[in-house]
Amino acid sequence: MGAADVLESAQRFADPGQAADALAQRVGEVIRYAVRARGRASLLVPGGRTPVPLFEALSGIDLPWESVYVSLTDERRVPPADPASNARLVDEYLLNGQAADAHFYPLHREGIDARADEAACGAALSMLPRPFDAVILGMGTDGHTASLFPGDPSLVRGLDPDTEAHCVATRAPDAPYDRLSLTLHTLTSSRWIALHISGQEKWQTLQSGIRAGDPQRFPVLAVLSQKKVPTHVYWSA
Ligand SMILES: O=C1O[C@H](COP(=O)(O)O)[C@@H](O)[C@H](O)[C@H]1O
Repeated sequence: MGAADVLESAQRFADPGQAADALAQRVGEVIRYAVRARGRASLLVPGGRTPVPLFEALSGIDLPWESVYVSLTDERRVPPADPASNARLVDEYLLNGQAADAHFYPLHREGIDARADEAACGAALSMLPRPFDAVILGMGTDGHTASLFPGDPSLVRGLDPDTEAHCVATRAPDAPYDRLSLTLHTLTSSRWIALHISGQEKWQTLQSGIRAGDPQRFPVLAVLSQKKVPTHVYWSA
């Protein structure tokens, strides 16, 4: 399946609440299956604003959360209490209600340099069952996914299919914060991937990316066009 086919088979919803509910139900099924089959499940989630209704929906689903190991696709290198922290977002909106029993492994450690933080990020991920059972990615209107940004010199490392690195320290030319991102190789060391986006502008970004065919300009394309693991697009107006 090529990137255009992935887009063609996207699930499209009238509003963000519907997309979040449908995706939450599907992730619930994936988690239930993984726990039944292997005793534990791993879930990677994005940051930003799009996943808030998804986290709220997921946290209300009755799942064997005590067997679920959660981490992030990427993080801003800010203190955990900072409003920009993706770990804080997960803490506020996902690890509540039924989901309070999940095990959460933040990626970023304060007070260390970028290379040491890459290693800390890899160590956090090593606590999760692999391959990851469910990876949910977001996307920016510039075509970045996780924190793999166009125009960032570290994108080459992030997209290198043969890299041994789990995480890469990144810095977007036009976006705030030093960041950590899982590499493409690590994101796709998974059984199931969803791309969760909303708004016409992001839909157009996806179409432009597919037309351009260049993952260096539209890093999300690297996920959509890889053949290791199927990607499911959940979009809402
Ligand atoms: O900075 C980030 O941006 C993207 C997209 O965020 P959104 O607010 O437009 O939903 C997100 O997927 C990524 O995890 C985050 O760190």
